[in-house]
Amino acid sequence: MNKFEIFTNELLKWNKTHKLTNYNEDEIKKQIEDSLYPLEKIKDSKTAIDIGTGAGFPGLILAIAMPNTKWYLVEPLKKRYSFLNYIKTILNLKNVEVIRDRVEKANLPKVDLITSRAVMKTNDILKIIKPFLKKDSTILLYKGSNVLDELQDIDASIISRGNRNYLFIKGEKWAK
Ligand SMILES: C[S@@+](CC[C@H](N)C(=O)[O-])C[C@H]1O[C@@H](n2cnc3c(N)ncnc32)[C@H](O)[C@@H]1O
Repeated sequence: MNKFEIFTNELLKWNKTHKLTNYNEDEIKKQIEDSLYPLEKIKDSKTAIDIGTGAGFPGLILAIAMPNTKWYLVEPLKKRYSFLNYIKTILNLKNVEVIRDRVEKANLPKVDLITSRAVMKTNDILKIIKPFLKKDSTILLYKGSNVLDELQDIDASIISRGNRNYLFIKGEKWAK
């Protein structure tokens, strides 16, 4: 079994007792594909933060695929935090640190890459992450079909795939 298969089996197991997500096996596969789709564009980042990792998407999945990148996965909810730490341990993911906090309170370094899916509106994220941005950081937000409503005054490049829009924003304008 590869690491993604082990992750899938564990999430299905935890779902039975802890209801982390409603995803069945096929849906988990789709979330993994969604998480990994922008990989080619971000794979050279040395350090990364994922905000609101939940049951692992996209941060834990990207961390498995990017073993040379140090990932900080920020998730305040206890059950989700415990699951992420459990997967880190059983898959021996030495590049992962799981932080149980809200991102605005977390003690985090400046990083090359910040990712997030289904946590906050684009503007709110951009305000909160200022302390963790360098001028050349990349922000990658996984957005739905109405992404354009959130983009007034924000320069972004977008890769679309069905209803998914992968939004890339440069740190330059938003870094402190
Ligand atoms: C809708 S879930 C999305 C989870 C995952 N990113 C996904 O797409 O499946 C939102 C997650 O963000 C977390 N969250 C909400 N506010 C947050 C904050 N201020 N900082 C960090 N995480 C936050 C919640 O605990 C929750 O797990």
